[in-house]
Amino acid sequence: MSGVLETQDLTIRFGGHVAVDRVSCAFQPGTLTAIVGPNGAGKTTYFNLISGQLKATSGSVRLDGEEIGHLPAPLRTRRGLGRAFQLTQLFPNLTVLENVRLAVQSRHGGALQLLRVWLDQKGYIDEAYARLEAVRLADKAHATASSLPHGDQRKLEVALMMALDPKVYMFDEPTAGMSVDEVPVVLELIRSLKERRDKTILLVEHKMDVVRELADRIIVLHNGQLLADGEPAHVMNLPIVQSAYMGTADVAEAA
Ligand SMILES: Nc1ncnc2c1ncn2[C@@H]1O[C@H](COP(=O)(O)OP(=O)(O)OP(=O)(O)O)[C@@H](O)[C@H]1O
Repeated sequence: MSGVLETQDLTIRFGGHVAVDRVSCAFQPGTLTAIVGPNGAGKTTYFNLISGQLKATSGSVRLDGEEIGHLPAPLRTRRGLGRAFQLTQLFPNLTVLENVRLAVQSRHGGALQLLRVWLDQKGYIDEAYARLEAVRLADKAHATASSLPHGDQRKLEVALMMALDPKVYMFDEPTAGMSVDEVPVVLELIRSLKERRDKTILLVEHKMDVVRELADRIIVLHNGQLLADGEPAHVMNLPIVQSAYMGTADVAEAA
């Protein structure tokens, strides 16, 4: 099945500090894996290594069996790795709708077939509106992207990723900075993605209630290393995880 993502002994050093330390893990389509761990554990760095924002010191990243660790981020995106873009990486001066329309268009390709692009415009715009409606942003379709408040910018990031419809969805604290009434909208979208059963979904998340609600599997990073991996109920009850989280005991002791 397409969308299998795998890291093998993935490692990055910053000077003497090993931020991600020989992490080997495979992620399957139809599964939402939450990546948790204390602050500074290496979660975002692990994401950056997978999506190509950072280059590993050693180890590999494979998608559908092919090595992609040497590719720059945009080429990994083209292979099917989707990471919520920060608006600074996009077109902050275009409208919300135009940003999503470009994402839809890029998924359909054919940017040089001008006649087709022109004929397809309405379809692209209709789909872009639908994507905005799904995150409840349609009423701001004509606002400049950079003018959105923070919570709406995060929703736009989710809409853009949905428009690109990658094989692998990577969410990094997708509800951070959102108001309480916005959070369920985004969680519902992630849940509906899960129900499609063909997407590989990775979620870095601090909020344990969100993790419990969405995750099929949890991996725990601690000091850059993979500390635990398994079903949520099992992983969260491991003494080693409790100690890493609660600081109730020395992690080495719990191991
Ligand atoms: N570009 C960098 N240069 C040097 N050190 C870095 C760099 N990026 C990350 N680090 C270090 O790597 C470690 C892991 O950081 P990372 O942001 O991945 O942790 P995290 O688990 O995502 O934390 P948080 O939950 O607080 O977001 C930290 O000690 C951090 O200071």
